Amino acid sequence: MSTTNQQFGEVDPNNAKYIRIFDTTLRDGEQSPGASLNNSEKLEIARQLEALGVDVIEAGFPITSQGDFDSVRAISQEIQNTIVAGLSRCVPRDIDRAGEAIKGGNKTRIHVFCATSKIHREHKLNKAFDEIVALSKKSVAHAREYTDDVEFSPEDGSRTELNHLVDITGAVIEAGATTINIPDTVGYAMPAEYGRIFSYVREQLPIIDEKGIILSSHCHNDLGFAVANSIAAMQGGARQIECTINGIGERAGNAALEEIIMALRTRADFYEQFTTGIKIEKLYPLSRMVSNLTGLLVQRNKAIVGENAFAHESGIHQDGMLKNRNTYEIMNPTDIGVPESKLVLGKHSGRHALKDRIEQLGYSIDDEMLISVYDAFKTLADKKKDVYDEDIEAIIDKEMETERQLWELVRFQISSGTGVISTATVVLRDSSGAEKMDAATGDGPIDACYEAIQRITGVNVKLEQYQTRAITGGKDAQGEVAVQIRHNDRKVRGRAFSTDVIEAAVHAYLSAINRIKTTTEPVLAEQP
Ligand SMILES: CC(=O)SCCNC(=O)CCNC(=O)[C@H](O)C(C)(C)COP(=O)(O)OP(=O)(O)OC[C@H]1O[C@@H](n2cnc3c(N)ncnc32)[C@H](O)[C@@H]1OP(=O)(O)O
Ligand SMILES: CC(C)C(=O)C(=O)O
Ligand SMILES: [Mg+2]
Repeated sequence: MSTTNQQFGEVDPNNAKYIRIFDTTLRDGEQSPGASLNNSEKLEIARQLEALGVDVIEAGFPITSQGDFDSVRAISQEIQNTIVAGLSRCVPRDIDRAGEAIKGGNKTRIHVFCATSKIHREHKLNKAFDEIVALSKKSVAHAREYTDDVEFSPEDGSRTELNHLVDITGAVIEAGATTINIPDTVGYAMPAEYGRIFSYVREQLPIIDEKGIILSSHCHNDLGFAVANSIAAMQGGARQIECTINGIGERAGNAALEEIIMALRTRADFYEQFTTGIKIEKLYPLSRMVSNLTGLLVQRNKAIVGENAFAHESGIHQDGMLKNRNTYEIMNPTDIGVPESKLVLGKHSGRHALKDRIEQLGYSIDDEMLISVYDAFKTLADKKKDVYDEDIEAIIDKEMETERQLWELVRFQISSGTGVISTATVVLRDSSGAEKMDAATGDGPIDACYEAIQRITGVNVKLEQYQTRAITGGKDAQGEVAVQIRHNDRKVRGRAFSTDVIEAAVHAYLSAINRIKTTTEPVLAEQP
């Protein structure tokens, strides 16, 4: 049956160019040191893999432990539309455990493997090639007693003599294998070389195409070629790709599913013939889930799903992004479920990005002020790794106030306590140097001060937000007060620090009032 996948057009597993995605996050991925998952975590990942649209979920290696057996069993019972596979050595008990684990599942597979390279034959298995062929045939036939869908992998296939690879492939097909996976177990192959293995085996064994046998790749990333090798395998004739979410797996990991998919999609002009059933908008959420559940952090600069994959700090790039995002982004982050691209402000940023952020924060400043804010921003960015929005607001506040401080606090006095009405007397100096004093009562000392300030300045505002926090510890802790006031239809913020929280509150309020009263006022946009 063919269905439509918005991202990839026609999804038709019978199409000769359809690439089956075999996800081994729960088996090879879980072999990453420190990545153990419990049964319910595996089941949840399996559900999400099915929703993602993978064709095969390798759910585990049932002989490994009772836990692995149980999770392969639970996944094969629950997952209905995706093939669930269990791994097995060429050992009768392994095959039986795998067979028992998948019993009763809707679509199931046993994946049998046996190493074939000279080094594995001689030093690990201590068996001659002929013995390995015989054992593999017997094991495939044994696995067929449990399911018609049996995959065979000549482990370390990419380092196996080509004639041996052809011989064992032919032999296990005869024994009943329906998928042949040729793994680059130790990430040794180069792309052209690996692709050639597939085309060679196919040329030598017409039975592959005659019987509709699927060739599969399984690449490790020891030299950083896992994704490139997987794509080379497709070009050589592979129609199943084994991979993992976030590229987790033994040592340097497996080919990263999200990278393969996005390479095929982004370069559809180059790889236009290949299709998959993956729903790419689920890639990022699943990447986060796998990282959280395995505890394996995704490196920041990892392709597609790393924190920096859609983040830009350099001024020239940020400028390009603001003018046209295609200048520096070849994919749209929202397509894969990443909320948005980020323009991160830091010491490499330029004026365009800073101005854009300032406007997003709701300010409109002229070019002259942008120059001084930019200078202050660069000085700060040289000292500080991350420059936050609050830092930028503080810089702008400072610039505004040094330029146009209309009202300055001279002194204030409050009288407050339990059961008494709070009163405040405030003295302010205006820009001509004249001092003005007034007094007011209020609902607490701060409210009384604010009332007195309104009377002196003649500005009527509504206090919408008042936040206070300690920014240092101890008896003499610095307190920060941030206020947001409304004046007619405008919202304005003010912020101040002091060891006296009432003084900080008065300064913050005054700073907001000063911003309203300035002629070229910094106006804050409506907040949602
Ligand atoms: C490339 C891959 O990713 S292969 C999968 C790797 N994954 C794992 O190993 C994880 C799960 N493994 C385990 O829990 C254990 O290793 C088990 C249960 C499979 C086996 O445990 P043990 O019986 O104690 O054996 P141990 O792991 O120490 O050694 C492996 C044995 O399997 C043999 N072996 C390895 N691969 C195969 C194979 N494909 N077919 C048959 N025998 C094999 C080895 O030669 C060795 O046999 P020996 O004891 O006669 O020397
Ligand atoms: C079990 C096999 C396919 C494997 O993981 C490998 O060879 O890397
Ligand atoms: Mg592997």
